[in-house]
Amino acid sequence: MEVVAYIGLGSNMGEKKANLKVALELLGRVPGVKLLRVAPFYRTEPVGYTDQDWFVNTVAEVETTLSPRELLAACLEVENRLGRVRGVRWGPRVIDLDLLLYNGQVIDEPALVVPHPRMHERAFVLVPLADLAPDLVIPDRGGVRELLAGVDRQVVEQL
Ligand SMILES: Nc1ncnc2c1ncn2[C@@H]1O[C@H](COP(=O)(O)OP(=O)(O)OP(=O)(O)O)[C@@H](O)[C@H]1O
Ligand SMILES: Nc1nc2c(c(=O)[nH]1)N=C(CO)CN2
Repeated sequence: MEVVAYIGLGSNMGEKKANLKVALELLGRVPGVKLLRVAPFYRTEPVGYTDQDWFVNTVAEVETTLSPRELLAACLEVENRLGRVRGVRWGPRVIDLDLLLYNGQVIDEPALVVPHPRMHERAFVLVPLADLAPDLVIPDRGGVRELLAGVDRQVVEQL
């Protein structure tokens, strides 16, 4: 069965925009994943651990025949290919791919939580997601547009 999923991408090390472009290119080449649309890129203030460089973030809409776990594994594979090394939690990264939404499903497993547990409070996710799907409802959280209206002020500037 083909389903639509949303993947959040972020980079705050090196050539940030180029990192996102390479990650999107690799993601689109994964068998069973078709890139449908990509939101504009945004320059965003770091959230969580704030003593780090600003990020570039975007969101991709994909159609996939992969299961949620397979799609997450594909995201982690793309991170590895871009040379991501895990350090400080919420700290600097060459690339980060988060599985935000998978066909409106709710998944609560040790290694996979969908909708992504922090997406609804992150302007760097909600702003690009709203570009693609303003009317989308995040299961158990609410509509993208409404969530965005209530989110804390975080600087998110379109590039
Ligand atoms: N929806 C999801 N998307 C991506 N990773 C997830 C998801 N749910 C659970 N995980 C798990 O979380 C791990 C990713 O942690 P990671 O280091 O990328 O977190 P982070 O990006 O620092 O923080 P955050 O999760 O707040 O964005 C993955 O190894 C994966 O198993
Ligand atoms: N602006 C911004 N801040 C973050 C980001 C991110 O992608 N963008 N990712 C984090 C960990 O997932 C923590 N903080």
